[in-house]
Amino acid sequence: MAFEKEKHVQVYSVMTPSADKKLTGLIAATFTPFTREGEINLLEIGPYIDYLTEKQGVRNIFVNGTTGESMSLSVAERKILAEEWCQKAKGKMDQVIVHVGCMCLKDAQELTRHAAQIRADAIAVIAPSFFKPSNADVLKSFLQEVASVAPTLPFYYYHLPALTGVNVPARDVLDGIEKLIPSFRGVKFSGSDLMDFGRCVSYCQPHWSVLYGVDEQLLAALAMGSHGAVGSTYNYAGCHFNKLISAFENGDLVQARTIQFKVQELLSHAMKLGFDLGVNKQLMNEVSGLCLGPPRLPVMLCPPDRAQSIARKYHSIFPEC
Ligand SMILES: CC(=O)N[C@H](C=O)[C@@H](O)[C@H](O)[C@H](O)CO
Ligand SMILES: CC(=O)C(=O)O
Repeated sequence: MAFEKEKHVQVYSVMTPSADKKLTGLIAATFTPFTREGEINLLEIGPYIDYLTEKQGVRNIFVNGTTGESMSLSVAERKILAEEWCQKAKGKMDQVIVHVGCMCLKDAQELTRHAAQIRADAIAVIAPSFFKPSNADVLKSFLQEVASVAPTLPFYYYHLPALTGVNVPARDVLDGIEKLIPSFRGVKFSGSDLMDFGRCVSYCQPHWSVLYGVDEQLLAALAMGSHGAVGSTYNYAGCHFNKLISAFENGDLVQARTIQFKVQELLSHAMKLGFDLGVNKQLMNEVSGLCLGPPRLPVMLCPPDRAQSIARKYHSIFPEC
C-alpha cells in the first residue's frame, strides 16, 4: 500500500510540474480585454496582471471563463488569449487556470491540447448547456473525453447551474471521477446550494481543491471548508477579500463579516441598477483604470454613469485600497 502511494506521488511529480501546488486563496476570473472596435486586446494583459498582483494581492487567475466571455469568443481567439495570459503571468502569478469548456466536444479537446502545449497550470471545464447532459454519468463522460487528450494536466470541473441549466449536484459529479479522470484536481463551485458544496468538501481528496464562486457569500463557504475562491469581484476587490480570508483564518469572525457585509452592500447597490457582465466589466475599468474595453454582444455595453455610480459606492464603502 505504502509503495503504491509513493509510486503514485512520483508519477505525478514527474509528469505534472504543478502537481504539488494545491490551488488555494483568491483566483480572479479575468475579463477579456477588447479594443473599442471589439477585437481582443493583448496589450492590456501585462498591465492587468501587474494590477492584480500589485494592487489586489491576487496571484491566481482563471481565464476565458464566464467573466472572460469565453462562450462569445472563437476557438482561435481563446487560444491567443490563453497563450498571452500564460506568457505574461510567468514569474508573477502562482497559477493560471484556463477554462476550455465549449458546446462542442472537439473544440474543448482542441483547447485542452493547446492549454497543455502552452503549459497552463490547469484547465477547467463547464457542462455543455445547449444539448444538456441528462445525468451525472453523461456529464462525467463528456468531462472524461475532454480530459483524455491531456491526461496529466490538472483538471477542474466548473459547476455553474444557474447559467448552464445543468442541475446535476456537483457531489454526484465527484463520485468516482478520479477513475475516469486521473488528473482530476477539484471543482469550481459557482452555485448557492451550500449543502451540495459541503458534501463536495467532505468528499474532497487531499490533493483536490474545492473552490467557491459566489463572492457575495464567500464567508459561508469558508465556514464550510472552502479551499479558495474563484470570482469576478476579486479583480477589483481582491484586497478586501484577502483581509476577509485572513480574518476568518485568525478566528476574527466579526471582522470577516464586516468585510463580507460591505461587499454585499456594494453588490446589492449594483444589482438594483442592473448588475450584469457589461456593468461588471465597466466597473473594473472605472476602479482599476485599465482599458478593458466594451463587452461583446449579446452582453451589452454599460452606460458610463451607471458604472460610475457603482464605483462611487465602492469608494465610499471601501475608502482604503
Ligand atoms: C455567474 C458568475 O459570473 N459568477 C461569478 C463567478 O463564478 C461571480 O464571481 C459573480 O460575478 C459574483 O459573485 C457577483 O455576483
Ligand atoms: C466568475 C467565474 O468564475 C468565471 O468567470 O468563470
